[in-house]
Amino acid sequence: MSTAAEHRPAEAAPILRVEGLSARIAGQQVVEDVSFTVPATGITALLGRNGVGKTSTIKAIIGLIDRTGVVELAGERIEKEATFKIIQRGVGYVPEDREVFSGLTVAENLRLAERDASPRRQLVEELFPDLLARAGQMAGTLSGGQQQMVSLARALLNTNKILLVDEPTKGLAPKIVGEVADTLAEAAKTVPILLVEQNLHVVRQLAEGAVVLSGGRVVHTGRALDFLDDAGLIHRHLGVSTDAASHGDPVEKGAAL
Ligand SMILES: Nc1ncnc2c1ncn2[C@@H]1O[C@H](COP(=O)(O)OP(=O)(O)OP(=O)(O)O)[C@@H](O)[C@H]1O
Repeated sequence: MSTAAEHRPAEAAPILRVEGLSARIAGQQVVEDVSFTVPATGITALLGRNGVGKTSTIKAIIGLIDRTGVVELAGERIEKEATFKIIQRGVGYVPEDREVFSGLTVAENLRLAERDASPRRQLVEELFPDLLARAGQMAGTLSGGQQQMVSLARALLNTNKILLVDEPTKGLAPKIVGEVADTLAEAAKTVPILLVEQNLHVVRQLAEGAVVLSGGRVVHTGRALDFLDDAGLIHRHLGVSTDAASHGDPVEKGAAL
């Protein structure tokens, strides 16, 4: 008789597996024995208060900071590889603070990001009609939300196995936060996403799974909604009240570890 495991669909295998990941910056342990998996579909949120190591975890995954531990992409070990090779394997990275080339036009920013022989220009044009209209505008003169769209579009031009997206709604007006969230929801239909996000309303809208960090360590993993609906967990790990969480207020800034 066959087992349930044999009947598990192929997509049940995680696209990313991190095991015992540790990293230090300037002598400080910023990521400590972190283990989690990211499913091959949908959005998984990486949560935690300010300074708990979310960005460092993402940077450690792609080798931007020295680390120890196992990183597996689609079942293959990648932790010994250089960052550019990890990116070439299909890890798209959308860094915090957008990092567009401000002295280049929108079109030039996008062209520079094209890695594949057949970049997915049509998808990007469908998802970002506003960018098409602004193709000749200097990226440095775009609003924060528009720059975020450029940053997301650059990652989506290539066929990736996973996107690592760091705080895409940070500093944006509420209406623009909604637009970025809607775009992420569309993007997630084409690629799984590990999303660092402080706005719990956005997490509630988008994320299926949640990995919660505190002090560089994983303190909770599970379904995002289960976490968001648990007042005790929210208070303990994010330092906000359930009221604030259910109304989508961002995680309290500057909260102590
Ligand atoms: N270049 C650096 N030099 C020294 N310390 C750093 C550096 N980068 C990060 N750190 C420290 O590492 C710890 C984790 O930072 P990290 O940016 O990963 O946290 P985070 O959870 O992403 O925070 P935030 O939500 O505020 O972006 C913090 O204590 C931070 O001060």
